[in-house]
Amino acid sequence: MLYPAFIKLENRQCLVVGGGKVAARKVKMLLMCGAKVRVVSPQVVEELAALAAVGEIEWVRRGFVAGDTAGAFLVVSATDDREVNGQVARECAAGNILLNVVDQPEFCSFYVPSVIRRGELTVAISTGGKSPLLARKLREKLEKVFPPAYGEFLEYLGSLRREIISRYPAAKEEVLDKIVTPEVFSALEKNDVAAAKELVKGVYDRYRSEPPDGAS
Ligand SMILES: C[C@@]1(CC(=O)O)c2cc3[nH]c(cc4nc(cc5[nH]c(cc(n2)[C@H]1CCC(=O)O)[C@@](C)(CC(=O)O)[C@@H]5CCC(=O)O)C(CC(=O)O)=C4CCC(=O)O)c(CCC(=O)O)c3CC(=O)O
Ligand SMILES: NC(=O)C1=CN([C@@H]2O[C@H](COP(=O)(O)OP(=O)(O)OC[C@H]3O[C@@H](n4cnc5c(N)ncnc54)[C@H](O)[C@@H]3O)[C@@H](O)[C@H]2O)C=CC1
Repeated sequence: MLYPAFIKLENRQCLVVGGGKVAARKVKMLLMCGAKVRVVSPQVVEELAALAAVGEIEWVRRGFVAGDTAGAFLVVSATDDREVNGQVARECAAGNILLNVVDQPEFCSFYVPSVIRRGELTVAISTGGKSPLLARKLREKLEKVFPPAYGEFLEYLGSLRREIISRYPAAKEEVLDKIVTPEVFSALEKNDVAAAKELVKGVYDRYRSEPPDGAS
């Protein structure tokens, strides 16, 4: 069974071997996460060339050579060459470096999931490599269940949570449990962030005006 984890890549050195369309997809996700990206590939697609031209990524314009994984926290091998993938895999295994090989799951120490982002809310789907297409189709379905309103709502709930924890340390779980009601979810599903916040505020205001004994 795969261990699900959300990895912090801010300012971490990441290496992508290969520069085709699959490499480009992985590079964009790494950049979104704040990673420093180096691409080693004799050729790259237009999108990656443009990112290299403006200094968003470093492009080393040649094939992979021994030692290229040195200093990398995480590596993606996205070439169409099994020899190269094997060489990258051996280096990463020896150096304990996290590795994703896009067409050889047996070499991967992690898989990239299909992802929905709504601000800090992340919904990630994996099929354990059985069907990436099913992962994508499920994402497309779930995008309707999680409209953009979730991003702003989560910001609001996050700051309210900090307030509740400091004001009602003895009853924080009880209060937190009460404030997200089924009506809040209905409002969010209609992408109505104002209504969702109003509902939460209403429940919290009622609690503040009549806290049960021993709540604070
Ligand atoms: C193991 C894994 C390794 C990894 O890449 O991490 C892997 C492996 C392989 N993918 C293949 C094919 C396709 N992959 C996609 C799409 C995605 N693939 C992604 C992840 C993963 N793909 C990991 C497992 C994830 C899991 O656990 O489910 C997603 C979720 C994330 C991302 O890549 O960013 C992204 C969807 C993003 C989105 O839109 O939400 C599509 C559809 C499309 O392109 O739209 C197809 C064609 C249809 C099909 O084959 O199903 C092939 C055969 C290659 C060939 O035969 O040529 C292999 C190799 C093999 O299976 O042996
Ligand atoms: N995991 C996934 O989500 C998916 C994986 N795939 C698989 O991913 C692989 C890559 O797909 P594409 O990007 O479409 O292929 P592509 O052929 O467009 O790209 C391959 C890249 O590897 C580079 N390359 C070749 N030899 C190299 C070397 N020695 N060192 C460094 N770079 C080298 C090439 O210059 C090229 O940029 C394919 O094998 C494909 O079957 C395909 C679809 C989805």
